[in-house]
Amino acid sequence: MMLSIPDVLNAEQLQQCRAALEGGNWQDGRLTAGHQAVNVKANQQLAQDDPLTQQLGDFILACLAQHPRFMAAALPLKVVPPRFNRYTEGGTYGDHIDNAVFSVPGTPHRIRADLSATLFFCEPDEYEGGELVVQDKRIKLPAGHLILYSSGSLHRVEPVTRGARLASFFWVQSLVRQDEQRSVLLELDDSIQALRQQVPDSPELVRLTGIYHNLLRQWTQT
Ligand SMILES: O=C(O)CCC(=O)C(=O)O
Ligand SMILES: [Fe+2]
Repeated sequence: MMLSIPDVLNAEQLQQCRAALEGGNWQDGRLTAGHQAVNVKANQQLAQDDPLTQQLGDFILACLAQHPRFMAAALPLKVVPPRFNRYTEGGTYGDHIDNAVFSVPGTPHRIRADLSATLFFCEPDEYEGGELVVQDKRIKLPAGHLILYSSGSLHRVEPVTRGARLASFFWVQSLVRQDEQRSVLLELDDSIQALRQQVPDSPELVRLTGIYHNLLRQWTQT
């Protein structure tokens, strides 16, 4: 699954997040890299226990919970508290596959990464390079947009050779672990929503919506 989710943040929300992030206490991203990633990671991040990480992370989670397209596509069960990174002056993150399981600091909770997400804070023309390359697809979205992709995918961030790329990144444990099943549910949901516009009184809508929920019931893992 790879999906672009537009307008997670509006212009005013973006402006507020960016202003806060620009004054952030940026640290070497290698501090949180594992044995493998430490060799390919050259970016900056906010510490996970930085109050700004927690404040902006909570804000982003609240925006996501209000976003019907994100909810329909990701079917989130748990979301790792969002983190923040910055790439400047050749900053990059070479090919890697994300960890399978993340601990939530200060809690006993562990979250399986089914989906990886990057929320872009900068417009594409504000920086050179910095594309997220996921299995040969090159992704550089407008500010406020989010890319959602399977956590099992090999990916990298190309070097940023001009300007700065600010982003939030996080992982989702989905109610539906299998990508193919989640994709079927999203297609069915899209089709039901379209029918609801065209024939709002059709009794078939009741049946199709029931089928959606019955498939979700079969495929949900909690
Ligand atoms: O900056 C990004 O878009 C992705 C970062 C990433 O791949 C990671 O932190 O694992
Ligand atoms: Fe990654």
